[in-house]
Amino acid sequence: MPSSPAVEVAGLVMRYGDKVAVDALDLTVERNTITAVLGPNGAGKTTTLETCEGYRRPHAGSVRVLGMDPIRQRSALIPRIGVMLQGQGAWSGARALEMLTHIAKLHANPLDVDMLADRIGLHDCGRTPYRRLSGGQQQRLGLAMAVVGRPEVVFVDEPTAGMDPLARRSTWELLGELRDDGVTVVLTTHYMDEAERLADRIHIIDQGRMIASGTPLELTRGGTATIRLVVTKPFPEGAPENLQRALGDQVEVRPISEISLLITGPADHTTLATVAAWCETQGVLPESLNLGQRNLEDVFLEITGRELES
Ligand SMILES: Nc1ncnc2c1ncn2[C@@H]1O[C@H](COP(=O)(O)OP(=O)(O)OP(=O)(O)O)[C@@H](O)[C@H]1O
Repeated sequence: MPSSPAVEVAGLVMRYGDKVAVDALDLTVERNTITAVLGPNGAGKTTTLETCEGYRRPHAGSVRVLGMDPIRQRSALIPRIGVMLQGQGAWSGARALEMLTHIAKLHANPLDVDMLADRIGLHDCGRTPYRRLSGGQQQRLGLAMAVVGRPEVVFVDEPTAGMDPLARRSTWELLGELRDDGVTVVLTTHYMDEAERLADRIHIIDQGRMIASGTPLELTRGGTATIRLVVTKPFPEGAPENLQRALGDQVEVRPISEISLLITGPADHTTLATVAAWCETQGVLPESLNLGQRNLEDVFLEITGRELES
């Protein structure tokens, strides 16, 4: 069978009344990848995913999943995709493992339920009714239900929201194994570390628009160092401009808030000494001073002038 991309979104426009939630979005997901759609709250991630899943009809543009129209060819597509919705509901009295077993039986070639429950940390709550599961446990059950049928493409909306660090890591491992097994994973997240560590490709969206796409390395390349400075009280007026003058053109100083600055450029001894001396002259005390390579947060800040909150 000719291999169309797993997902092709072209010129997608979605509105809620007058509000444009998705604004001429283009997005291609190659098969056998983990693709993260990263963006702040309200960026249009869920709306885009729900359109791919066939829950919403595009107001303009087109969406194809495995080469098919998710609405017109729904019955052919449904057995081939898995979906984990945000805040997924379920029959509140059903026990976690009963539900997973039930879903598994609907599929021709399901994953082993015990293995999956173990992998995703559901065994300790397998007999617990859905309504009594914690948020993180409901999340894990939702993910297990989405993947148990061995879908070719799985859409997961905020897969690790509300999970503890251990469950998060094992979810990442599970998603990585699914990809290695030939599954295409499309996930939304507003956790940068999740996108950076897990995804083969990242699409950053903001206000319904695609603002950057690439592998984690492509997006963060150009690797100038950054210094994030947070001080204990607001800077005096004009202080960031003073620092910019003191540091010169090689370095860019960008105020982020009244107590924090991002300094981009060579983080050498001279820069650090200048920053320390400047803090003293401004009468502000550093609360934290972090040195690092450019990360996805910096990419977002550079393009939008705003921080990507998580
Ligand atoms: N049912 C709805 N009715 C009206 N506006 C909506 C509806 N659903 C979403 N919106 C608006 O559309 C925009 C995009 O929302 P969407 O849920 O797709 O974003 P998101 O990136 O998934 O955000 P989050 O990370 O908070 O889930 C937001 O401004 C949101 O307020």
